[in-house]
Parts: sequence; C-alpha cells; structure tokens
Amino acid sequence: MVKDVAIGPDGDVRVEIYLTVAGCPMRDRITSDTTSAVKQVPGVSTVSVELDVMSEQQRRDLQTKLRGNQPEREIPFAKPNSLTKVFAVASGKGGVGKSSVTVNLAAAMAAQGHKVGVVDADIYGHSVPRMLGVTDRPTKVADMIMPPSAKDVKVISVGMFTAGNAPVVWRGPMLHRALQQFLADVYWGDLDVLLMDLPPGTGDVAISVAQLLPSAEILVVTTPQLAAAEVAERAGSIASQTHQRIVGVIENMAYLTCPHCDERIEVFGSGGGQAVADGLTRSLGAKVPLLGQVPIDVDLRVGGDSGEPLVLSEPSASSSVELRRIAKELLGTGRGLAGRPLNLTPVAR
Ligand SMILES: Nc1ncnc2c1ncn2[C@@H]1O[C@H](COP(=O)(O)OP(=O)(O)OP(=O)(O)O)[C@@H](O)[C@H]1O
Repeated sequence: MVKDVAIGPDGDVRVEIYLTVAGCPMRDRITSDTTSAVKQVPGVSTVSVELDVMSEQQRRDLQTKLRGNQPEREIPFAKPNSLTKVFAVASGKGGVGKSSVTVNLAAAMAAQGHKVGVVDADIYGHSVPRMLGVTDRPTKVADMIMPPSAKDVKVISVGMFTAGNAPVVWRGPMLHRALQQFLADVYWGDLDVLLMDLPPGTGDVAISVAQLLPSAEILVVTTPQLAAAEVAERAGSIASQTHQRIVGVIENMAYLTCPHCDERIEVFGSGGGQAVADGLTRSLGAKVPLLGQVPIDVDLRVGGDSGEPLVLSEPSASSSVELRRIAKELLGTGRGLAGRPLNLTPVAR
C-alpha cells in the first residue's frame, strides 16, 4: 500500500499511501500509525503522510498477493457472456414446497435434454440431495470440487459439507463464502441451467446471490394462502433493491383433487399465487407472471422422501404435467441481455 517514500536532506520524510477505497474508514488510523512508525526511525525529523486511492487493477493485484498469488477463481455464471440461465428459487415462508419444486423442475429440465445443476443453498433446510436421490459425496480433483449427480442433475449442497445431520449455524460472511465456493470452486462444466434453492425469507443468502450473480433471475414459490402470499411478496420484492429480474411465481399446493369424486378441494384457499404476481408487478413496475399452479399430490411428497422426483416416476400426474410445462417455459426464453456486451461497433455516417 506504500506508493512512495521521499526523504529530504534534513530528515523530512513524506510517505504516500494507497487506500484500497476512497471512503476508507481506516484513513485516520493509517495516517497516525504511519507517522508514529516512521518517526521512530533514527534521523527522521518530520513526517507527512499523503493518501491516494488504488485503481481497480491495483486492488485486484493486492487481493491476489494476499491470497498467496492465487488469483480468485471466477464464477463462470457471472461472466457477461455466460449462456447458463440461473434461477434463484425463493419463498417467503418455509414449507411451501420450494425444494420440491426446485428438484422436480431440475429433473424435468434434465429429462428434456438440458444440462442442469442445483445449488442447495437452503442452509437450515437442505433437502435437495435426499429429494433427488443423491447418495455420493463430492470429490476433490486438484483444487476443484466435483459435484455428485443423480437423475442427470449435478448437485452441491450445504449438507454435504457438514458432519451428519448437524445444524448449520453459519453467519452471513460464512454463508457468503460458502456460496462463492459453490459457484466458483465446483466444477459444473457447461450448464444450460443452474437452479439455486434459497432459504426461505429475505436473508443473507438472497443478498449474497444478488452480489455474486446479479444476472440470476428470481423464481418465487408460494401457496394459495393469502397470509403466505404477503410474505412471499416481501421476499420477491428484494429484487427491486438488488435490480434482479423476477421470472415469475409458482403457486404450489394449489388444490387437491379428491381421489374419490375428482372434486377440487382448495386446502389452502385460493388466489395467493396471482396475488403475489400482481403485487410484484405493481411494486417492480414490470410484468411478473403466474407461471403455473401445482396441485397437492401425495405421490409428489412420497417421491421427495424416496429420492424419485414425481416428474420422472409419474410424468402424467397432473402436478408433473404442470411442473414439466413450467420447466419448458422457463428454458424456452433466452437469457436476458442484462449485463451482456452487445458487441456493437459505431459506424461512420
Ligand atoms: N405439491 C405438493 N404436494 C404434496 N406435498 C408437497 C407438495 N409440495 C411440497 N410438498 C411436501 O411439503 C413438504 C415441504 O416441502 P419442501 O421441503 O419442498 O418445502 P420448502 O419450501 O423447501 O421448505 P423449507 O424452505 O422450509 O426447507 C415436504 O414434505 C414436501 O414433500
């Protein structure tokens, strides 16, 4: 951080120091520490400290140096020309079926011929490996982590890095670091789509995703219950602060078809999914569609427990049909152009 030291013939010393950022809260401390350290050198009569600010490149070089000359690995999905679509699956409340929807969408997309990865970032409720039937653990090759896969879906989960069923009591910075590692140090290969199962609510992980992958699109899962809808809308509206796009809302547990008389029973009421979509459309000022309504299906729950996603074991069940349709719709649209260079060249008139 030392830019220059100039020593005058009569012991006047001028030290120039680079701060990492302009508003560095340590500037006074750095000035006084430098002054007192230099003053102790025999022959020094006066010390003046001048501060400058590092350029982007100098900051990067310093970080590399501090990491022992290992450049930080880039997150491939965060590169401007990445072709991988990233969906962060969010919900307001827990237990609305976010993980079940994530797993079934992933399995459906893989069955449709896409290369799919899932990051299970649901720190407290990591259930993706069980729901997909992943039994292997990640392995290490050189310094890359190879993710295990099941049903043609590569999976990495917080649960794979904790002993047994130990609860994860990580705080914000650790979660951020873990997520960064999942994205940068895991060898995903070329993916068409990456689904991220976020913890419920608007927590640290959602903010980390926004920082690490600003181009990730948010997929909101809710139930038809209006009380759940309000919370889901709050979780979704974080997108307005992080400038991310909400790709749409999925209403899960929309209704139960009576196995005896085929009557539709609205167990959790109705209208929640549409209410969230409308509310988010209003607050974000951009259309947020209701992508679909997935009915309650006992077999979907059973499939989650046994690691056999319903979309594969019973593709014609009505919840499977809906999930497969949503999967297709999500991948039907190309990745947004946000953050991507358009390679435009000005031409002479
Ligand atoms: N459409 C559905 N029909 C029947 N059961 C469902 C359906 N969706 C989810 N479930 C069941 O509801 C329970 C909660 O689902 P899941 O774990 O997917 O929710 P979640 O929102 O990810 O929860 P959390 O974020 O708290 O971990 C599970 O037992 C799951 O099998």
